[in-house]
Amino acid sequence: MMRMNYFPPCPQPEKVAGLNPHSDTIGLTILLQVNEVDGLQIKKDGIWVPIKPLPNAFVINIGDMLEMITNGIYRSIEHRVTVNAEKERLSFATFYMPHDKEIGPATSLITEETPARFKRIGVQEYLRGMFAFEKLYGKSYLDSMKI
Ligand SMILES: O=C(O)CCC(=O)C(=O)O
Ligand SMILES: [Fe+2]
Repeated sequence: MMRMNYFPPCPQPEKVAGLNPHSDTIGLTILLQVNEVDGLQIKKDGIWVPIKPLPNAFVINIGDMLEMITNGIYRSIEHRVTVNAEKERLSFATFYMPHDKEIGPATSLITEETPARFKRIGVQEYLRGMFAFEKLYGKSYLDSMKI
C-alpha cells in the first residue's frame, strides 16, 4: 500500500499539525521525503527529534505489526509531522504488511521468561478494528492489542 502526503505551507505553523503523533499500524514503512523539506519528527526517550531529509535516502520505520510479531523486541516508532510557514512538503510512504492470516508474537519468541505481550488476531480483524478505532493517537491502537 502506498500513500502520497502533501502538506501545504501554513502561515501559522505552530497552530496546526501536519500529522498527529502516531505509529504506523502496518509492518514496516519505507518513506521518502520527496522534496527534502523538514517536518518529520520521531519521539525518542520522550523527546521529539527532527529527522533531517537526506538526498536520495529512505527512512525506514518499524510499524506496530512488527512490534507484535517480535513480541516487543522491535518497537514501532511514534512520529509526527509539523508544517512549514513557507515551503510545501511532499512525502511518499510505502507500507508493508505481512501476508499471514493472523498476527501475534512469533511462537519461537514466547518463553516462560518472556510470555506473549500481545494478542493473536486475524489480520482482517486487526485492520477493521484499526479503521473503527476512535482514539488513534500515539501508539493507542497497539496498546489495545496488549495482553
Ligand atoms: O510525511 C512524513 O514524513 C511521514 C508520513 C507518515 O508518517 C505517514 O504517512 O504515515
Ligand atoms: Fe506515519
